[in-house]
Amino acid sequence: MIPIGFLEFGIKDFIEVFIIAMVLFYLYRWIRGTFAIQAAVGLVFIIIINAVVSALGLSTINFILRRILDVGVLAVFIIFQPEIRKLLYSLGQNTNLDRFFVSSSSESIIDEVIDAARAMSHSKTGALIVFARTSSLQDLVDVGFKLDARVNSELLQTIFNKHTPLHDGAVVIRNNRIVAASCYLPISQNPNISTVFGTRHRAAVGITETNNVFVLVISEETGRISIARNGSLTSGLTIQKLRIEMEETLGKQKIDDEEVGFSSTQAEMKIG
Ligand SMILES: Nc1ncnc2c1ncn2[C@@H]1O[C@H](COP(=O)(O)OP(=O)(O)OP(=O)(O)O)[C@@H](O)[C@H]1O
Repeated sequence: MIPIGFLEFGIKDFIEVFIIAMVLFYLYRWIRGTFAIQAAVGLVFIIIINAVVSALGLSTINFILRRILDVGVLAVFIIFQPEIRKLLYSLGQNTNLDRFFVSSSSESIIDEVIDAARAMSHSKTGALIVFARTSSLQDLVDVGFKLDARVNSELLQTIFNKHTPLHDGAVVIRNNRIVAASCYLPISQNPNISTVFGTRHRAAVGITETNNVFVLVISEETGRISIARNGSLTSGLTIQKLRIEMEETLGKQKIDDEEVGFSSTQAEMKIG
């Protein structure tokens, strides 16, 4: 024990301070750049004002602020609900338990999707394909157009053809089947996503922020291929790079290095 003034500071105190500091640091990193940071500053501000008011003996203001802080815990859960969901999702994901549950996507599904991506990238057909890994995405599927179809390049190209009724929104692939089209995804509020990306790309990032999914996006404007996962977007992928990413993420280990195909002229860039 090291005496600090009238306090005894031991190894247990040091460990506690260290853990709390780490939690606060990661919490700050977590909410940095989001709306939650302003809300957190607001809460800290009320706590400081309350301490000052209490020290000055201003009992009425102190009473009002205390009532506000009394509901603070509930308010924190309501205000930070998206961040808490994200945090729990990330904790669960970091355990890597999902590798025991992910059924490995068959080689043919990746081939079909790659084939469709190559064609849609060339023809500048906008597409948004969500691979539900351990997330069921049932709420999205329920409000989309339900299907139960084999993953097939021609079918994907037909769905996203802008002259067909189902082209708007996202296709969901779950358990190696196309389970829905025209699904609406939550839009990411991440301020780090460049303004060159519109709602299709923001929706791709949005769904990965709270779900264990892999998303493929083809830009209608540029034909650019992007992927989103874990709340970040990687844009300007070549077909070869897309295959590597899909094989790494969706289960298959063997990488075919002889793949030839569309090579994006855009440099690959990562956002988020
Ligand atoms: N929340 C959403 N969920 C699913 N699909 C969406 C969502 N928002 C937009 N989209 C799809 O994106 C299309 C509009 O894309 P927009 O041009 O705004 O985005 P973008 O990121 O610039 O994509 P692009 O490069 O293809 O133009 C819509 O027609 C719709 O198909």
